[in-house]
Amino acid sequence: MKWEEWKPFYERIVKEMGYSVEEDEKAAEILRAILIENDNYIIKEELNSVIMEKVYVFGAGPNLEEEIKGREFSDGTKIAADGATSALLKNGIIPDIVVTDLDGRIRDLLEASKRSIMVVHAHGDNIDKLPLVVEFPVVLGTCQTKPLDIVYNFGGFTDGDRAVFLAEELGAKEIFLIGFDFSGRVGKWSKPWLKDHVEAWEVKRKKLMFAKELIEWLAKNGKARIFLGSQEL
Ligand SMILES: Nc1ncnc2c1ncn2[C@@H]1O[C@H](COP(=O)(O)OP(=O)(O)OP(=O)(O)O)[C@@H](O)[C@H]1O
Ligand SMILES: Nc1nc2c(c(=O)[nH]1)N=C(CO)CN2
Ligand SMILES: [Mg+2]
Repeated sequence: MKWEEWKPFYERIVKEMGYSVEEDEKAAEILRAILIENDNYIIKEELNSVIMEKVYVFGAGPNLEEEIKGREFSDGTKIAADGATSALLKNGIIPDIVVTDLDGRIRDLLEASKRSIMVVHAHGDNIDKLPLVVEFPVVLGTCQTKPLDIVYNFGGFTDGDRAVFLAEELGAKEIFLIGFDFSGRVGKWSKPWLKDHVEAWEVKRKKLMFAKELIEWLAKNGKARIFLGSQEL
């Protein structure tokens, strides 16, 4: 997705969520500087070989564990959205790619990063966490403001829908959403401090509404076919 196409969505998100554009821009610059200094970044083209025609995107909904139990997903590329990484590792599934803004369980992100490509998102509220990327061997940087040379913006807001926009950008033909649930409950994998699935708190409810809207928009306007459970969106 081009920046001009993403900009109106971003402007609505900033207004609704009360984010600072300046802080989001500053975060992108800081991530860029860390990646260049540490030289552990990749460019978008290096991800092309990882994306198969079929892509599974794993979200941190309460249905995640049920939906992955006993399955391997070896016929497609596996992309974990942040907190979902923990459930995948626990069930012996290694994601090919992890999309994160670094607020999942850090120990699991570090464990995954030994074998997964880490797509790390910079925003105004995770600037203090960005130095962690030096611990990841292979990183693709993303932001939600105007993209920089090595810090990309493929569109999307939350880790889950950004993973779907990434798959679309890289040419996936079919994208299957696993552990996505827009009924208002948050899966326990979503945050390190959650012990069980819970009712979404106000900020999370708004984030999940944007995630749903953006995925539905992409299903209509993108090239890939997108499936939620047995339903094609
Ligand atoms: N019911 C759900 N509860 C939590 N996440 C869900 C749910 N359904 C889908 N998801 C997707 O799973 C992704 C991974 O969840 P996680 O909470 O770790 O990510 P996040 O986007 O970093 O959230 P936050 O911004 O609150 O930190 C979410 O970004 C969201 O797109
Ligand atoms: N400024 C800011 N931007 C974000 C945030 C956030 O908490 N603050 N959370 C996101 C993941 O859902 C994506 N973008
Ligand atoms: Mg996150």
